[in-house]
Amino acid sequence: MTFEFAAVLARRHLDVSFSVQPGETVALLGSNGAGKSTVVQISAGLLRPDSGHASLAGQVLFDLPGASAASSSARTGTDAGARPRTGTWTPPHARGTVLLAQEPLLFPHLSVRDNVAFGPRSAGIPRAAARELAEEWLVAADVADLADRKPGALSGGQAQRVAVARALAARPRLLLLDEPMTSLDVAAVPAQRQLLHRMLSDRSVILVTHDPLDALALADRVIVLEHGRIVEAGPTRDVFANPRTEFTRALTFGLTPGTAESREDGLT
Ligand SMILES: Nc1ncnc2c1ncn2[C@@H]1O[C@H](COP(=O)(O)OP(=O)(O)OP(=O)(O)O)[C@@H](O)[C@H]1O
Repeated sequence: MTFEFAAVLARRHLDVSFSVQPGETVALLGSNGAGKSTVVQISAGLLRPDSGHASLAGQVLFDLPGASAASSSARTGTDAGARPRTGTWTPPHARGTVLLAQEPLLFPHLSVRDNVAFGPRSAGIPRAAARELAEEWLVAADVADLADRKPGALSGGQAQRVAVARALAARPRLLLLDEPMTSLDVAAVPAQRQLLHRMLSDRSVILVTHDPLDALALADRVIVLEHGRIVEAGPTRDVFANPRTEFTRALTFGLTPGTAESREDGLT
C-alpha cells in the first residue's frame, strides 16, 4: 500500500512531498505549527491543498493543478508534475484512510462493541459478522471486557484502546495517528505505546508525535518538518544517532545524555 504525497497549501506555508512504503510507519516530527497536522488532514481529505497529488495503493486521492505543486513534484523527482493534473478529489470516506486523533471521539450513544463494529458495518458487512469482527479487535486491544459499556463509562486510556480497535476494524490502507497519546495520563502512555507497537506492525502508518520515545518505539522512519518544509528525514535510529537540525539535536539531548547505543538498549 504505497502512499505518495505532494501538496502545497500557501495559507499554511506548506510545501511537502514524501512517500510511505507498504508496512512502514513514518513519524512526523517538528515544533508547534510546523505543519504536521496539516499533512495528516490533507491526507485524510479534511483539508484541500492548493495543488498537489496523492495516491494510495494506486488510487488517486487528489490531483490538483497549480504551478507550485509542479515545482514541488519536480524537486522530489516524482513525475506527477510532468502531465496535466486531472482535478481529482476523493472524499474522505472513499480514501481507505482512518484518522485517529488526540481525542478518541467514540460515538457516545453506541456500546464499545458497536463503536468498533461501525466500520465493518459501513463497509456492508452484516451485523452479526461485524460484531464478531469487533470482538476480535477488542480482544487484540485488550479491552474485550468493556464491550458492553458506553464510552462515557471508560477511562481515557480505555477509550483510546477502543479507538485503536475501531480504527483498525475499519481496515484502513493508511492509518493516520495525530498525537494519539497526548490526552492520556502519563502513567497510561507506556501501555498504549506497547499496544500500538503490537498493532501497527506491518501496517502503513503516519504518526504525528512530539515524543521521541514514540518515534523510536514505533516508527521505521522519521520526517522532520519546520515551517511547512521537510528539513530532515531518514531511518529513525539514524536520525536520532546523527541529528542534523537544532530540533532533532534538542530532542536527542532531551531524550538521554548518553549514546545512541544506550538509547537503543533502553528501548528494545
Ligand atoms: N484551523 C487553522 N486555521 C488557520 N491556520 C491554521 C489552522 N490550523 C493550523 N494553522 C496554521 O497552519 C500552520 C501549520 O499548523 P499545524 O497545526 O499543521 O502544525 P503542527 O505541526 O501540527 O503543530 P502542533 O504541533 O502545534 O500541533 C501553522 O502556521 C498554524 O498556525
